Amino acid sequence: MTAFLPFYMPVATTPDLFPGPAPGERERLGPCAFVLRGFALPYVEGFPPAIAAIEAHSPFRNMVTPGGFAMSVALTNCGQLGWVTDRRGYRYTRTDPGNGKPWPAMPPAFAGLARDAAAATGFESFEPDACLLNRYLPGARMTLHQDRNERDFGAPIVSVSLGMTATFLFGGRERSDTAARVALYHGDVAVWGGEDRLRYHGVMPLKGDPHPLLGSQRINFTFRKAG
Ligand SMILES: O=C(O)CCC(=O)C(=O)O
Ligand SMILES: [Fe+2]
Repeated sequence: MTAFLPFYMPVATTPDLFPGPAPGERERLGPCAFVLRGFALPYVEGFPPAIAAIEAHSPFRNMVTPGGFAMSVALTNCGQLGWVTDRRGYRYTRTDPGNGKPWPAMPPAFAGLARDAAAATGFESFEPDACLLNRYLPGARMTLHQDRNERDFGAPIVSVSLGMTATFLFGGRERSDTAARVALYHGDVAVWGGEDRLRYHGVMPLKGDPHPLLGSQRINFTFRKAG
C-alpha cells in the first residue's frame, strides 16, 4: 500500500485567501497518479480572459447523458477535439454541436501548463489535442467514471482545478473499489496515466466558501490526447 501514501504529508493550512497544502507539494495517489499542489498558480494569470474568450465562442452548457439526464456540470471545450455527450453517447467532435463551428483553439498557455505538469510527473512529450472545461456551481457533481473515450490510453490525463475547493474521488479499476477523497484547491493539478490511466474518479457535490478570485464556482480543465 505504500504506493498510495503521499510523498509529503500536507503541512499547516494558510488561514487566509488560499487554503490547503503549500504550493510545490506533491501527493501520490497511485504508482502513476499525482496531485501537484499549486502547480498551475504561476500560469493562471491570463486564464480568466482566455476562458471568457472560449465561452463567448462556445458557451458552457449542461449536456444530456445517454441515459437522458442533464449533467449538473456545465461544459465547453477548446482544442482540435471536444468531448460531448447526448442521447447517442459520449464522444469527441471537431465542431461544437451548439453552433456547428470548430471548437476554439487551445490557448498556448493552457497547452504549456498541461505539458509541464505531465513532464513533472514523468510523462514526457504530452501533446493534448483536447481540453474539456467543466464549470461546477454549488451542488454540481461528477459521478464516478473512467475516462475512456480517447483512442490511446498511453497518454495521461492532466486535470487543473481553479476556484472553489472540491472533494475529488479517486477510486480503483473497478467502480466498486473504495475511492480516496482528496481536496483539490485553486491551482492544483492532478495527473494520472500509465497503470492508473483507467482508475475511476469523480467529484463530490460542490459546497463551501466562494473563491476570492472566481467566486461561487469551480472550473476544471481536463487535458487529453483524444485523437
Ligand atoms: O472536475 C474534475 O476534477 C474531474 C473532471 C473529470 O473527471 C472529467 O471531466 O472527466
Ligand atoms: Fe474524468
